[in-house]
Amino acid sequence: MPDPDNSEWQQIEDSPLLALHPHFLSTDGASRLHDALDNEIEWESPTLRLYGRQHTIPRSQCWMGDSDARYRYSGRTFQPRSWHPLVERLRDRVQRSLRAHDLPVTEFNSVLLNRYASGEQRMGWHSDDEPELGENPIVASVSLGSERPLRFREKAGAVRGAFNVWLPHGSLLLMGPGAQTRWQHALAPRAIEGSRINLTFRRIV
Ligand SMILES: O=C(O)CCC(=O)C(=O)O
Ligand SMILES: [Fe+2]
Repeated sequence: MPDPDNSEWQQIEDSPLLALHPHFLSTDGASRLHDALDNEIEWESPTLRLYGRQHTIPRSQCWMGDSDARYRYSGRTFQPRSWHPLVERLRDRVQRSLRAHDLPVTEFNSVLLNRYASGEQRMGWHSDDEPELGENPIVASVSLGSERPLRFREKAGAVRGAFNVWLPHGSLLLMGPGAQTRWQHALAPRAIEGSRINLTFRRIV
């Protein structure tokens, strides 16, 4: 069997870099990880303040990482939960793959896990550009479960129209330095069945 991580990196945009490894994890490995995280993570749907109003987020999430990697998000501070061993192993594997393929990489000290129970659950337009992430953050995103598109749009100047990046079960998407400055991204609701878990590895500086 060839190693499923034997390249297959695809460049979606070159500057700033967006790159996708559609089969970063084997189908079976991704399914096992999805089910383990589904059961073992303490998923929460916190209430966030958005434009002055309180909303329960339309998904559930868990913030995880090193104990000093605190994170402010929509007016709330999140203390990370300690690393789940499978998530820590996944982080190491993500870093190894990026390094092995000479892609932008950092020591990820935290991860935001999001769980979308069905196609109705979603995440609105945003960039991962909180001050805690420093300038030009590198974000690496693993997707498990139902394949859904992440939509990108220009923040300024609309050089090109919005575009979708479909994120298959077991894929790894790299948003390289500068990607958060140029684009916003969103996970729109879609008539797609089944749950999806996404992990975005980040470095809090
Ligand atoms: O679920 C996704 O693929 C997107 C998650 C995301 O954008 C984030 O966690 O910041
Ligand atoms: Fe994001």
